[in-house]
Amino acid sequence: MAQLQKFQPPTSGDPITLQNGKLNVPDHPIIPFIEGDGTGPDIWRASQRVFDAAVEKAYGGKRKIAWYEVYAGEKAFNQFGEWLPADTLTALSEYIVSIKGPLTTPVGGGIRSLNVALRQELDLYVCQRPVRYFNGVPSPVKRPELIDMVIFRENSEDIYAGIEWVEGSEEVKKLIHFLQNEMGVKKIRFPETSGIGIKPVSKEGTERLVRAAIEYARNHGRKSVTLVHKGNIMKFTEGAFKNWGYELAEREYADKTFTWSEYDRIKADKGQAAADAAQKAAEQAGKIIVKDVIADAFLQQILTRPAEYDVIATLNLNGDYISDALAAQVGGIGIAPGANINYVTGAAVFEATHGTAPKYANLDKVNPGSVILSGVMMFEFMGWQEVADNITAAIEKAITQKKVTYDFARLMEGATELKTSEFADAIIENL
Ligand SMILES: NC(=O)C1=CN([C@@H]2O[C@H](COP(=O)(O)OP(=O)(O)OC[C@H]3O[C@@H](n4cnc5c(N)ncnc54)[C@H](OP(=O)(O)O)[C@@H]3O)[C@@H](O)[C@H]2O)C=CC1
Ligand SMILES: O=C(O)CCC(=O)C(=O)O
Ligand SMILES: [Mg+2]
Repeated sequence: MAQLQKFQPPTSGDPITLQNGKLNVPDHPIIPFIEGDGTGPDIWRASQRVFDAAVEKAYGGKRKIAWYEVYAGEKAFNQFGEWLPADTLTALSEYIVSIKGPLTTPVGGGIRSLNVALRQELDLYVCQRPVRYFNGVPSPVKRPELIDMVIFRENSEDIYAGIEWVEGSEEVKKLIHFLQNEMGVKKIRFPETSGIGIKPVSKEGTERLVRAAIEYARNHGRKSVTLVHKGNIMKFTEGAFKNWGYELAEREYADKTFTWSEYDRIKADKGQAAADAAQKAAEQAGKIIVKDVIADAFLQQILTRPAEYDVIATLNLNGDYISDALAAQVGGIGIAPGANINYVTGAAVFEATHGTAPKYANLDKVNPGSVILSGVMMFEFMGWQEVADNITAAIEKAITQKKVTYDFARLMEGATELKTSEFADAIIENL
């Protein structure tokens, strides 16, 4: 382990290691956590109590997590004068599995996203966000139970990488001059007053993301992987994402998938009936259907025909929007978990889909469900399935008992509104 400068790991507990591509999880694993900004501390306190109680309940003291606080965001800045200390990156990398609360990113200036920085620095190329319905949760749609999707959002590139230059700067003038004079670009509508952002999308980045999505679909009995893109407009980035995704499926999973690209070739060659028959045969053989949809149409179809979508593979910015939209459909961002994962190194940072919700900071008010369910994903990742199952069942029970936080209570008939900490108590009682 590298020597840390600012903070040290706990003296008890053992690191999780990776052996022959498999996680080796000791009985007392050291798990780093970042508390987070805004509502982060309220949520983390509640979540940690649930995690510890669930581990104790499942293993009666044989297993226990050695929590290791590492710092990022406002707490790091206040204590160490740095937003993201190098020690934090070292600890997250060396201890492999970690969990974090949300971190604030200012709009229009100031520091760049620490959340994105963590994903980039640790090369956590998949942002995996499952979206499912919990019985009894108030939802704005008629059939929320039809939604059962897992989003695989590319997490390291796209316009989200933050490569951009501010309007009026020497850099942006230089770039616009280059684009106009050396690249023949004539379409910058207001060149004197434009900021410019760059959208890198690579074949490697796309392939590793789509591979992870197909592997997930295969290992979890899922029926389809849908590539969501805006490839009609952004042909060489989002359009290429679609093409590379299909090519990868056909090259690496030829006998395990059937793609809509194959469908189109059969249709052109032998007609629609033959293409339909080929897809049906593939479905009956248990092959995964790899299809695609343009992002705007997707956003309306998840409202009108959600049952047609299963595993979703998409680019970084699309995935961000889709995550919040789908979360809202099953009752909101208060129960929307996620994970940032590198499936090659095993490194994983679990975190909620939502942000810091600053207006609720320190009120002990918001729903800790998203971080708790991110913990469920973490326990599954670690192979502590009993803990994951117990927590999920306890959350379901609390919701059925209508013991919920403000976000659900305001839409539920006859609910008891609980504080963040009280909702954790309700889950623990139901374990
Ligand atoms: N991964 C991360 O760390 C992320 C960080 N952020 C950052 O968070 C900050 C705030 O972003 P903002 O756009 O306001 O989005 P937020 O997700 O923080 O909040 C938006 C709204 O979502 C609802 N909400 C959020 N969290 C919860 C919760 N735990 N329980 C119940 N409802 C919740 C609230 O709705 P209502 O008002 O209806 O009660 C809230 O006002 C920004 O700096 C942003 O960059 C954003 C997303 C992810
Ligand atoms: O990094 C941020 O502040 C926002 C990130 C975000 O919205 C997300 O990853 O879903
Ligand atoms: Mg987001």
